[in-house]
Parts: sequence; structure tokens; C-alpha cells
Amino acid sequence: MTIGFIGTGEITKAVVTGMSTVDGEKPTILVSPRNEEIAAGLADRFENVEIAASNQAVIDGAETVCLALRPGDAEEIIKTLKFGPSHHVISFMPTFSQARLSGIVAPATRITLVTPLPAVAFHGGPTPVFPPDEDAIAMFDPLGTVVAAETDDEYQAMCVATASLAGAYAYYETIADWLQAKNLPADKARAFSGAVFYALAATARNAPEMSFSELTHESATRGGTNEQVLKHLKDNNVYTAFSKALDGIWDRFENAKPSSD
Ligand SMILES: NC(=O)C1=CN([C@@H]2O[C@H](COP(=O)(O)OP(=O)(O)OC[C@H]3O[C@@H](n4cnc5c(N)ncnc54)[C@H](OP(=O)(O)O)[C@@H]3O)[C@@H](O)[C@H]2O)C=CC1
Ligand SMILES: O=C(O)[C@@H]1CCC=N1
Repeated sequence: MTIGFIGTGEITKAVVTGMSTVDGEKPTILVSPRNEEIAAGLADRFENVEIAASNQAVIDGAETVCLALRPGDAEEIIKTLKFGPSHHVISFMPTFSQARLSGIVAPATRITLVTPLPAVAFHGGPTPVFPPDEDAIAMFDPLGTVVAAETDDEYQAMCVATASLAGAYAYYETIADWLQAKNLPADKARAFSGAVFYALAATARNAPEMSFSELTHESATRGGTNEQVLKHLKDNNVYTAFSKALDGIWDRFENAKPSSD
């Protein structure tokens, strides 16, 4: 099977790296020529990766075509391309619903929505998939944890949650910056904040039976410093603001749907 990618940017780089480093047989991969540097890097590094001459050549040479274009450019670019009825189109673009895509990839009708996160590069990425297409699940399963959504809304909710990545890094950036402001060298500040981030993630992963509320409670020693910081953040509506930001992404997805959706 040949898997094609239109839009060779950061997420394509991560997915192609993940797919090209699994144990056993690797899929044949055809990437679009732009971004030139990323495409060349992937083709140099992996024997199973080739650069196609154009976006249309990706479609013509692959049975499965992954769409990984920026939300603002995608529709105009895809409209210029010709898909066949048997193509399986896998979109990584969270603001594009199945209904919106079906209008621009026709006569292709098999459309799967997938939101891989960059950790798929080292087989540690959570990937929501909708609908639960067996081939798409088999493609992303070796790259981490596939979470198949049964409904459009379930998928959309997970996609909304993937908008939290940059904000989460910025939280740890705030810690590192604060440490530096207290004269900790930048490398130590980065290492320490990163280690805290990792420790929390590992603790949560090792205790799947504990809710986040229980983990929060357990970390906030009564009368201690964590309790004080948590109260300050809550009193200043930090978490309410975050929840509202996710509501804003939900609304963005709703507004991006065609009116008949
Ligand atoms: N990054 C992430 O973690 C994730 C991203 N996504 C989604 O995937 C999509 C891509 O994101 P991401 O990879 O981060 O974005 P990037 O900006 O890194 O990649 C988009 C790529 O598309 C290329 N491109 C621009 N115009 C064309 C064209 N006419 N034909 C072919 N390729 C073109 C760009 O090339 P150039 O650099 O030369 O402009 C760029 O390399 C987005 O919709 C995003 O929301 C989904 C899951 C995770
Ligand atoms: O920020 C974005 O648009 C993409 C979608 C999922 C993660 N990053």
C-alpha cells in the first residue's frame, strides 16, 4: 500500500517518521514536494519515502491520501486536485468536517478524520479517529494510542482538547522563566521544569484509576504551597478562562461546518 501526504509540514514529518520507524514492514510513502526541506529530510532519512513531483502526483500514486495543510490554505489547494472514487482520504485538519471535505474531494467518498499529535514520531502519540475505519486504526495504532470516536461530536470534543498543547507548554515555560528570573541558569531552569512536566505525566499515566481531581487533591498538601498556588489560580479564574478557550474552539468547529451539516 502507498500512503500519500499532501502538505509536508510538522505533523506530516512526525507521522512519516513514526510510520518509517515501526518494527517490521514499512509502508511506501509519497510526500508532496512542499515544504522542500522537510520532504528532502524525510526522503534522505527513510528508504520507504519518496518525494512526488506535485500534489496531484501524490494522489495519482497513492491509494490512501493524508491531507495535512494549514486550515487557511487547504480548501483552495484541495479544490485544484482530482481524486478518484476509490481513494481513502485521511484528513489531519481538525476544522474540516466530513461533510465539508466530501464537497471538495468528490468523487472520493471514504473520508476518515484523524488528529495525530507530534509524539507519533516516537510511537507515543494519542490519535483520535472518526469514524472508526479499520485501516486508519491499523495505520495509527503502532504510533501510540488510537482513540476511536463513535460519533461526530465525540471526535470533535477530542479535537478541541488537542488545542491545549501550546497552552500546556506555556505553563511549563512560565515555570522555567520564573526560575531564570530567580537567577537559575537557563539550562537548569529548562531541565527542572521539563522534569516536573514529565513526572506529572508519568504519575497520571501510572495511576489510570485516579481521576485528575484526585491527583490534584493528593498534590495539594493541606496548608502547603501547592494548595496556595491552586487557590490563587482558581481565585483568578485561570481554569475557567482555559475552559472558555476550549468552548471557543468548539464554536470555531461548529462555525466551520457547511450550513447543511
Ligand atoms: N502540528 C500539529 O501538531 C498538528 C497539526 N494538525 C493539523 O495538520 C495541518 C498541518 O499542520 P502542521 O503540519 O502543523 O502545519 P505546517 O505549517 O507545519 O505544514 C503545512 C505544510 O503545508 C505546506 N504547503 C503550503 N502550501 C502548499 C501547497 N500549495 N501544496 C502543498 N503543500 C503546501 C507548507 O509548506 P511551506 O512550509 O513551504 O509553506 C507546510 O509545510 C493543520 O491543519 C493542523 O491543524 C493536526 C494534528 C496535529
Ligand atoms: O494547532 C493546531 O491547529 C493543530 C491541531 C491539533 C494540534 N495542533
